[in-house]
Amino acid sequence: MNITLQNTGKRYNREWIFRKFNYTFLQGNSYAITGANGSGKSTLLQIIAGATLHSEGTITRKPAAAANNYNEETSYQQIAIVAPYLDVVEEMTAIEFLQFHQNFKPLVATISDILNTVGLSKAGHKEIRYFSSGMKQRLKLAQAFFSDTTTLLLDEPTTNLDEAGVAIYKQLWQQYTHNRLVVVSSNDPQEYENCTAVISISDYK
Ligand SMILES: Nc1ncnc2c1ncn2[C@@H]1O[C@H](COP(=O)(O)OP(=O)(O)OP(=O)(O)O)[C@@H](O)[C@H]1O
Repeated sequence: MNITLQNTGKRYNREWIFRKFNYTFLQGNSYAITGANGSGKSTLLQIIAGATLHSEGTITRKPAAAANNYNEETSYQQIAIVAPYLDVVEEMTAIEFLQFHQNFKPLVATISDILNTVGLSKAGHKEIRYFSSGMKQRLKLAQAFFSDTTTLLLDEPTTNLDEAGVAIYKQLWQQYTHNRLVVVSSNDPQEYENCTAVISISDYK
């Protein structure tokens, strides 16, 4: 999917978070959105995802290749997102959670392979409420990277990860970002070291 923002701005109450954001995000490329704490990176990512409404300007999402059955409503099925504010279902086990997720977005590997890849094979039958914060983050990454979507949005993707978790993140990036649109909101260079473009939100104030 290609996503274009034209003169897009976001205001909370009287405060403009950013304005006149003009950019086209193209499938097959990866982009980092950087900026100080509170500068609006997460807000911009949520607007790109369609989870938050913008206050001015436009945003359009179009398939990268001609698609017969495309419409704006189904475009959300083409977006997978990882973000600290998006919660997993605590009452489910990891396996149940991935099975549940699969009803909305197909996964590109078996659940057992997915859990194995992110180092959670022994925790498949454990309820997520008993997961550590790093285990939860690994599950969130798994759910997004393994979703069969054209678009992958990552907000602070290595939050709570240990060294091995960061290595898994980099491996997922190598294997599962090919020909997708990837947008990372981050202040940590190792989270976006492979991005083809770096956008500073402070340029749109
Ligand atoms: N729902 C909301 N209502 C009012 N203000 C909000 C809301 N969400 C975010 N903000 C404000 O918008 C600004 C940008 O927040 P945002 O979370 O997008 O920043 P960020 O760059 O992702 O920060 P960080 O690096 O700390 O994660 C902040 O000033 C924040 O207080």
